[in-house]
Amino acid sequence: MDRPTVSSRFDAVILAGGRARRLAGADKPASLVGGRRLIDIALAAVADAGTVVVVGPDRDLPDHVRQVREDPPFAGPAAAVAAGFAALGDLPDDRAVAVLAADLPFLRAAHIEALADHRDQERAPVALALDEEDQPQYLVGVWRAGSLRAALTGADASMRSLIPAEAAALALVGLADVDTPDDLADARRQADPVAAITAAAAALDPLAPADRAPDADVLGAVLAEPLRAVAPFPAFDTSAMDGYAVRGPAPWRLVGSAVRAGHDAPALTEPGSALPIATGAVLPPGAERVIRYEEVVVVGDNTLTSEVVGRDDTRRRGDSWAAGDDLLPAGTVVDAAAAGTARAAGVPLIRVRGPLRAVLHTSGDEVGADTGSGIADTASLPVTAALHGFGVRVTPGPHLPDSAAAMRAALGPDRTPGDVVIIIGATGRGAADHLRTALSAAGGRILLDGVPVRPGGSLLLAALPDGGAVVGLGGNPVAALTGAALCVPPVRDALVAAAPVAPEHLRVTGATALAHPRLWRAVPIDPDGVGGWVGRAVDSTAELRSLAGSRGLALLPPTGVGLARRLI
Ligand SMILES: Nc1nc2c(c(=O)[nH]1)N[C@H]1C(S)=C(S)[C@@H](COP(=O)(O)OP(=O)(O)OC[C@H]3O[C@@H](n4cnc5c(N)ncnc54)[C@H](O)[C@@H]3O)O[C@H]1N2
Ligand code: MOO
Repeated sequence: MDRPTVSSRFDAVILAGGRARRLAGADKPASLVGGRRLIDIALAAVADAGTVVVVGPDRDLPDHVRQVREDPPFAGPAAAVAAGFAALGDLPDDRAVAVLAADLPFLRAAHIEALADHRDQERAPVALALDEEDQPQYLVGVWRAGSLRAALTGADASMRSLIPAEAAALALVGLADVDTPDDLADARRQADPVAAITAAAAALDPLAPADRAPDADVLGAVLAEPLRAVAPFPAFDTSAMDGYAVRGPAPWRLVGSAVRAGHDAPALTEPGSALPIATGAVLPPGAERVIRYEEVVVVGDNTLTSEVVGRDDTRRRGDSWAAGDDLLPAGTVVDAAAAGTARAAGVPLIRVRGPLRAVLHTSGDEVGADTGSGIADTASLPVTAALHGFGVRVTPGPHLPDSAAAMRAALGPDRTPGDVVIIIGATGRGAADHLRTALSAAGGRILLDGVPVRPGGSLLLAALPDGGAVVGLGGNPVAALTGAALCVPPVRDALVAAAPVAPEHLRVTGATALAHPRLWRAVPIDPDGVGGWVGRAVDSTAELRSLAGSRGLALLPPTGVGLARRLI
């Protein structure tokens, strides 16, 4: 059962059996963060351990993990550590033992390595992690086995009573634990900000459906009902190739000139007769099939034969679909292919939501001002371009000076018509930022206020009482673009009731050097030529130079370990 311990540097005890009182008794180690159970995150962090013991109720865990339970259950963490340590067997005093709780959503193997190194350097009985408030985490540590054995003798139920005075401590960034429902929600937001935005956007009411012609104006909308064929496709038997329409077995005699697409065809009345036919032409009455040129031999002036048996290059009426067939499900994005399908199926009007109409405002007294303290508006252009890429129709709204009245007007009932109001700037809580007060005056409901992303985390999503949505974007141009790329697709999908699509992940070279230790970082990306991507550093979020010519925008996970998420 155990994996070889020869090369491993340490063994591990993971506590996974507490009562989780502050989580209303939920099975905390089984809680999902970023799609993984907390227990699996802990196990991944000790993937290099020799023996791994999990103390807690029996769970579905990999075979190499030994599962034990303290006796009696819930006797306290020290008893649980004792039970786990006993299950490791008779360890030499100098063996290292990691002791961890299964409630650390951002714990990684590198943290355990760092603790083990630190304990070695300090020659300490144990090295514990320090949290952001510089408090030692008793359940994130690497022990010397002999010291843990000694500490467990005569300890009471608390972990604290185990800790020797000479314990070493090491600050580990971003190692928050999960105790409360708020902690869990925070961790989930941090684990996947796009999922957090998607969850917030789910509170928006979908738009009312409308009937629209399947033309260019409707691209980017989403089917509110399945697309049902009015006409079969093809609508008539038609030639799929340039060749000959023939009747009866070979040889055939040519009896007329070519049948052209879009024109009526003369009938083939006699067996052994043929007509040249163009791709897309109606199969002549009396013709049985079409044979492409390549497979026909012309003998003399007007006699044909073919050595290919059974060839038929006719597309028969209704081969693709019959009238009344459902062709595409509700929730499908109306792209050019979907609109083309509607046209081919003779559907004059399709019932859709969207395309989403956004009203885009810039804000701030300095923006566009013709004075020494003014600054050019550089944010609205990249945001508009990104919105177009997301299939959103953009109407520029009036520029909003830093006044409460202007902000109220942008959100009030007489605002520029649109489904979503997007405001660049004023998401901060500065003296001139009136967005939150104006939202509250308009009866708006804030659904999301900030995500752990940089730049662009200063992001606000709200719902107005009449069903309109409001997106506030950080004013720095790179933040505005990133915020739009993060927030608008989920808002669009909620408002137009689009079918969910799997997230697009990327492998980005150099991510660890570019990444933030705790936050997700948005970076421009370029193809590396071998199927992956390279990230670019952003010099300043106040200007866009480092994005010029880049081929996309990706969100790197905290520390850069793991897949990046494509935003653009
Ligand atoms: N005390 C703090 N101050 C700020 C923080 C913070 O965390 N604590 N975050 C900074 C970051 S990062 C951003 S982004 C902004 C977000 O605040 P706002 O959304 O209120 O943005 P503004 O203050 O209106 O503008 C920020 C910056 O961007 C310039 N700007 C605004 N609009 C445009 C435009 N259309 N084109 C070009 N540049 C624009 C504006 O002049 C400001 O320099 O808050 C920071 N402060
Ligand atoms: O949202 Mo601010 O950059 O992080 O520019």
